[in-house]
Amino acid sequence: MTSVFSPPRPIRIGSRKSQLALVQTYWVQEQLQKSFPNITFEVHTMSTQGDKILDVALAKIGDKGLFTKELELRMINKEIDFAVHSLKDLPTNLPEGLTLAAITERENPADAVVLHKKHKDQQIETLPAGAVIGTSSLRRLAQLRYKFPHFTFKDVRGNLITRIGKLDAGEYDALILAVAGLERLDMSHRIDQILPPDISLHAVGQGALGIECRSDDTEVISLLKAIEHSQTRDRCLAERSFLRVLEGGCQVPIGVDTQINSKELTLKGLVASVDGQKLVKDTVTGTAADAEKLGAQLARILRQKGATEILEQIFTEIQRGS
Ligand SMILES: NCc1[nH]cc(CCC(=O)O)c1CC(=O)O
Repeated sequence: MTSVFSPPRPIRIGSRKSQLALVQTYWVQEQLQKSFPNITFEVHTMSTQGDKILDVALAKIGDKGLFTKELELRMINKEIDFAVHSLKDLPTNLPEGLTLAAITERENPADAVVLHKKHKDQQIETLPAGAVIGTSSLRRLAQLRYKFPHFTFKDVRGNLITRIGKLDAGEYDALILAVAGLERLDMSHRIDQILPPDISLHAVGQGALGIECRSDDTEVISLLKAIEHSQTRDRCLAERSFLRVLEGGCQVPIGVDTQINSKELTLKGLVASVDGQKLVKDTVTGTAADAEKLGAQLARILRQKGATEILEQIFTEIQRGS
């Protein structure tokens, strides 16, 4: 029998070891600590597969959950109680026994351009033909190739600090990175341009944190609800439902943009081919309470407009290893 005098159990938070993951995890820890001063929240760090495989282009690994699997195993084994993820790295279908318990308030979800200093005061529109643009995301690649076919695109891996080091060393003319990551790492001063939706729709869940825990852990779930941001949650549920119905992982060229005005949710989405030749997009609007239905509806509209063919071609290419 639990005595009323027994202290509450310490809650163990799992995190990747990258600087960004740690900043995000410590932020969640601090928010929870403020809401629940009598509970101890401990951070347990670990490397994930995605942190270890640094020499292969992410798109070619094609494995969903690269950054989340180890943390999920530890949760299932009850070694940790919940895990903090960049929501965009969290697959849309979670393993049995785990749930997306809370989504925190989103930072600016857009993509940013970080320029080499020799291009200071330029914009992506004014970079010279042949400029080398670094990105490891097929979504950014496909959309930018569609708009700017005269650039050269080159993969870039490693954490944010490593990537910026490669830019400064002259390996690239510009990088495309998430605004949110740069802000969280106190590198907003490196943002030269924020890409508007007509140049780049952001990734599903970008800029938000997703907190995953065991589905049957009602105690932890109720703690996590205290730091949930309901508008971000509605927007991200619509985005994730769109991605789930299209059956795309984080590594396919699928972009979104969402807005909420009073209770009305607008979801814009696109699917593009990696060569930048084909791009289909559309927008749906409805009540935020129907977030997931709206996402599924937009996915069906885009399939009718040709998204199925674009995605099938990408999966065939990935399987062929090209
Ligand atoms: N896939 C890597 C990743 N995962 C989350 C972020 C940034 C933070 C966020 O989008 O929430 C980044 C870096 C980037 O895309 O530039």
